[in-house]
Order: sequence, then C-alpha cells, then structure tokens
Amino acid sequence: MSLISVTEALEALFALVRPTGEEIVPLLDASGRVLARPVAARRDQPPFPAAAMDGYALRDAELRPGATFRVIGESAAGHGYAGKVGPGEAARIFTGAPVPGGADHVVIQEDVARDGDTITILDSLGRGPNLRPAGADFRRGDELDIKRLGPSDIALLAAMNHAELPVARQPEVAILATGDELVPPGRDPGPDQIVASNSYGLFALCAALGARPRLLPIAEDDLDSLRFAFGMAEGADLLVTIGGASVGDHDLVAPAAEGMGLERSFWKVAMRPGKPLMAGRMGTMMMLGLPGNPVSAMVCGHVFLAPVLRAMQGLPAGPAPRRRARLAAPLAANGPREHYLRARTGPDGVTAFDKQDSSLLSVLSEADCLIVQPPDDPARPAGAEIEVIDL
Ligand SMILES: Nc1nc2c(c(=O)[nH]1)N[C@H]1C(S)=C(S)[C@@H](COP(=O)(O)OP(=O)(O)OC[C@H]3O[C@@H](n4cnc5c(N)ncnc54)[C@H](O)[C@@H]3O)O[C@H]1N2
Ligand code: MOO
Repeated sequence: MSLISVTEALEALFALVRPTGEEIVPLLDASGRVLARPVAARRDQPPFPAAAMDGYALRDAELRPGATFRVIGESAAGHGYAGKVGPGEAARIFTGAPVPGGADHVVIQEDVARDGDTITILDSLGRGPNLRPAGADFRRGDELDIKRLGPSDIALLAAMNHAELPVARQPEVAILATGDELVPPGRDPGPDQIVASNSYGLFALCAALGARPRLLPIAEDDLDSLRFAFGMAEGADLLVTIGGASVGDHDLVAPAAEGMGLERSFWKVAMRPGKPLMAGRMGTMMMLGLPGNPVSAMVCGHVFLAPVLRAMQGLPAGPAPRRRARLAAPLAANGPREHYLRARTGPDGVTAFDKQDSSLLSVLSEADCLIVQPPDDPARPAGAEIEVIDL
C-alpha cells in the first residue's frame, strides 16, 4: 500500500469530521469553548459619553489656564447629572460617569484649584479631553465572530450583555490504549510490562483543545478484548486508538475495527514518526488509529487530532499552525517521509535534538516545538529558515 502525504491525510480526516452542533451554556462555563455562531452586542459601550478621569466636565472652547467656572452639580458613576453645563459652568465628575449635556471636556482635578463652588484652571492644564465617546468600545449589533473563547472574550461578551452563549458541543473522545504490555500509571508493572503513557498525554491534549476525553480500560492484544473496548466507546464522537496499528502479528486494531464496521479511509502516512496512522468511520463515530510509540502518538495528536477536534467544534479546517524560524544548528538531509523533529528554541533559533527515537518522551517533554522537514529535503546549514509547529 502506498503512503499518502500529511496534507492528503488531513484532507481525508476533515472529510470524516461531523461538527458536534451547538448548545447553550452560562457565560461562566464558556471559557475555552468555541462560539457556535457570531454573537451580536446587545448595547453600545459605553452607552453614553463617559468621563475617563476624575475632575470637572465643562466646555472645551472655554478652557485655558486662569479661566474660572462655577460648579453646578455632580455626575458620579451610576448617578449622572440630569442638567446641562452652560457657559462658565462645570460639573464635578468621576471616572465612568456620564458627561452631562453641554460639556465636551473633562479637566482632571489635579489641573484645577477649587474654592467653594468656583474652580480655576491651573497652568499645568493637560491635553484632554479625558472622555470616552458613546460606542467607543462597540456598538449594538457589532459581532464577535466564531472563535475559541478566552478570558478576554468572556469579559467582552459580558459587556455585550450576554448571560448565556451558543457554543459548540464538546466532542466526546474515547481514548483506547491497546497492548498486553501496558498497565496504568501507579501500578506495579510485571517483568515484561511498561506503563501506559501516551493515552494520558492525549487525554490532556484533548482536554486542552476543548474536547471531553474519556479513557477506556486498556485493551489486550486480542480481537475479543478490542471488540469489547470498541463497544465501550459507543456514544463518543471520536474513538482514538493507540498502538496495534502496524504490521506485526499482534497488531489487531484494524481487523477488529473492520469486523465492527469500520469504513477505513486510509492507513499509513508518509511521515516520521507516525507512519501507521489509520482513520475511518465506525457508525456514528469517527475513528483515528494512532501508532503506539509514545512520541509517534503524541506527534499525531498535534498534527492530526488537534486539527480534527478544532474542525469538529466548527473552527476552520486547517493544519496545525506553523511559523517560520531559523536553525541554530545544521539539520541533516531528510528521507522520503515528512519529518517532525523535536526541537528547542534558543537565542539563535531552533535546534533539533540529536536523539529522535519515537520512544523518547523525555526528549518530547524538553522540546518546545517540532521542526517540520519536508520529504527529501537536503541538509540545511545553521541560519537556514525552516518551519516549526509550537508545542
Ligand atoms: N516491520 C515493521 N515494523 C514496524 C513498522 C513497519 O512499518 N514495519 N512500523 C514501525 C513504526 S513507524 C511504528 S510507529 C510502530 C507502531 O506500531 P503499533 O502502532 O503497532 O504500536 P505497538 O506495536 O502496539 O507499540 C509500539 C510501541 O509503543 C508502546 N506503546 C503502545 N501503546 C502505548 C501506550 N499507550 N503508552 C506507552 N507506550 C505504548 C509499545 O509498548 C511499543 O513499545 O511500529 C513499528 N514497527
Ligand atoms: O512512524 Mo513510527 O511513528 O516512525 O515511530
């Protein structure tokens, strides 16, 4: 079977994605979620011209050092002054308060001498006008577009007067580690056993991407155990299997899944690590079969799973964001598979780690980015521009 490119694999994956649809959640539960559709402001902000400083509201045309004004009232935040400011008049005003009609300038109180109801403008007079026009932040009807909501967006949507928001339902991801050799962390592994790791890393990745991951019990390398585990995944939007994806006698994920109705879209991608990636649909679920090597699974998580989860939540279908960077050390020529090298950023650019074996999680943990080296790329000297995916 010929290997498809990473780009082809991503396109095939996006074709398998079904968006999760929307649900309404309270504003305080919306951080980290993806807005399901554009949301419009329900009001202008500020709804009135507002003082930006504590001081006196008056007419800009009358303002000069030495000028005097009679203080006729007070405008505080939440309690505006109903009257108008006429010639020679000023209103005491505080930050956030409505600027009374007639006034178009707020003099800060440090630039004023007050004596009873009279103020005199001092020579220190600054520029002003120290007020915020109505609608300076946003107008009723202005829209916040579909995006993953962060704390700043929550503040904005609160100001727009939304107590609830339409967000994409969180994709439910069933994560299945497979292999007789695996035990969960915290147990005593037998002499031939190791501790399952990438399933936990992928759980964390899914959670960070706004999904709802669920870890299934580790499946053994036999068809019955795998079928039982697939049954437990029922109801999930996405089943992610780990391991058993290669060509060995005990790599049974594909036969087990096909026995349960997997319509396979592809198997094997021209990338390193991550070659034995497979994907398809099993009934209502999408299925992504990741290679077992810990780093291969995590790299596939960043390169494939993350874009899939974004697309499921209604974000644009596209590859993991890349940025251009400079090599701080030379990079050896690549073979025929796109290479994702663990690398670290320093003052002179990025350096790939010497050790790139796909079992080395310690190197992945030390890395802050993956250098993406195209297939058959020649050797590159230090200083050359390359592309990286930030981790
Ligand atoms: N003859 C060939 N052998 C292999 C090929 C090949 O093309 N021809 N491909 C290699 C590549 S590339 C990879 S990647 C691996 C992937 O194999 P599997 O997906 O079948 O993974 P396993 O054999 O089940 O496991 C590989 C390795 O990873 C460990 N593992 C598995 N799951 C976990 C887990 N959840 N946590 C931690 N470690 C895990 C497992 O113990 C093995 O050491 O195949 C190559 N072989
Ligand atoms: O593709 Mo494997 O993932 O090279 O280690």
